Amino acid sequence: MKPVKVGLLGLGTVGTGVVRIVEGHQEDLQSQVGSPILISKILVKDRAKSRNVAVDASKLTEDPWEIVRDPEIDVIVEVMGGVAHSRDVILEALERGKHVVTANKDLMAMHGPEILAKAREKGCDVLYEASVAGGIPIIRTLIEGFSSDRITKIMGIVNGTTNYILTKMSREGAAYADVLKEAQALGYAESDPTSDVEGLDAARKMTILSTLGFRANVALEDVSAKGISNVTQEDIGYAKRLGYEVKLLGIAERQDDTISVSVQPTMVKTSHPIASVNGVFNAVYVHGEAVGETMFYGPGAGEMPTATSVVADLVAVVKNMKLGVNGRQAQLSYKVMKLKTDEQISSKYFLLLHVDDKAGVLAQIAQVFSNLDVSIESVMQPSAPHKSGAELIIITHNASKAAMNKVLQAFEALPAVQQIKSVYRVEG
Ligand SMILES: NC(=O)C1=CN([C@@H]2O[C@H](COP(=O)(O)OP(=O)(O)OC[C@H]3O[C@@H](n4cnc5c(N)ncnc54)[C@H](OP(=O)(O)O)[C@@H]3O)[C@@H](O)[C@H]2O)C=CC1
Ligand SMILES: N[C@@H](CC=O)C(=O)O
Ligand code: NA
Repeated sequence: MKPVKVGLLGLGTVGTGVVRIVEGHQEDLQSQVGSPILISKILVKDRAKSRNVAVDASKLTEDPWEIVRDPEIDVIVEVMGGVAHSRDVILEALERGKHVVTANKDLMAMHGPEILAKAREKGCDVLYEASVAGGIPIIRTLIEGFSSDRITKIMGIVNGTTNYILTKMSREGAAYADVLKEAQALGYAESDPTSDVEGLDAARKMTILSTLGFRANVALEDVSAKGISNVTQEDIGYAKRLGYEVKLLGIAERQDDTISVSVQPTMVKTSHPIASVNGVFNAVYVHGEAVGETMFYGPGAGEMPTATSVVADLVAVVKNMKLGVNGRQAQLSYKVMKLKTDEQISSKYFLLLHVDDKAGVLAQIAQVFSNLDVSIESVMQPSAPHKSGAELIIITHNASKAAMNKVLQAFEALPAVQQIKSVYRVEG
């Protein structure tokens, strides 16, 4: 039986897992696709580097074009990362009729439409299950499982590194910088972990999920992103006292033909299932008009979980090759949806304020909320006041983002408010 030949671009965390699964599960894979799957060439930056998996050194190359232009290679698996270079390589591979599997969310969030259009033109598959929530088959689920429904909300913990950090900060009181180093050593973080901790990686994933879930043209620029670098132990402590967990949440909402997509540290009620997603685990909560509430859970990063999705995509490509139906999976048309204005985006908020500890301050603060028509759900003044005044924790009822911004502006100008320490969106 003629083997299906694969060119693997990258032999780092994910690439190593791909080699292990393709070799270790070869018999199972063959029984599904009817022929051997052979990784015939592997692209690396540095051939001399020692590897975590045994590979035949003659397969290694530092020249991507040697792989992409090899007529024997049927499928390219891109797990090297980066955007401009990967885009060029993938477009050339598609031009030459090769199918593509990629784990690259940066690329798919920024150039997905261009790459998928080229794939359609050439009758090729481009599958990217590993790009969002590493080991969870969420892309398939959105495309196929919910094709019959109209999704109104997608809420996700879609970055393993930050969930790992927040979990360790919350459970062990660990220091942010130390846990980040651990996440890097475990292979969870991006090569530049700024994209993890500043919410950009999650924003890219939410671009992909909301595009597929809402069947809409969502651009990365449409997604507002705030990361976890300002989350403090104090915030996490207060969240726990009030029955919340701090999570980096991607939230995409749709009403008719308007949408909003954002990523921000959020206080999630402990009774919500997503609040108990810890460590490197990810979860994607999906609400559909017909189905109601659903949630998908699993490891979000790391060698073997991510490689599981990559190789499952590879199997899907090879099955399509056998059936002669490659290039048929792509969505035919996307709706143009408007972004919600700040007046249309609504949620509850948590505020931690440092204020003067004297008579009448609470009344002034309440007056600001009242003037801007934001209703308060609860107020707490923790028993241990800070040195130069009092701490005040306020949780609002649902309020528009626009009204909340005005409240914050009013507090900036109010002498009795010494500092707005923290502001969080509240869910659940
Ligand atoms: N790690 C994870 O948990 C997840 C990662 N991803 C995505 O998968 C991709 C790979 O991630 P990961 O495996 O962690 O990354 P690594 O940094 O561990 O590995 C990257 C690999 O690609 C090679 N490489 C990178 N750039 C080039 C280049 N310009 N030319 C030739 N070879 C190159 C490197 O070569 P060398 O080894 O010689 O340096 C290395 O083998 C990224 O897009 C990432 O976002 C997606 C989901 C989860
Ligand atoms: N750095 C990413 C890797 C998977 O996409 C994460 O931590 O989730
Ligand atoms: Na996935």
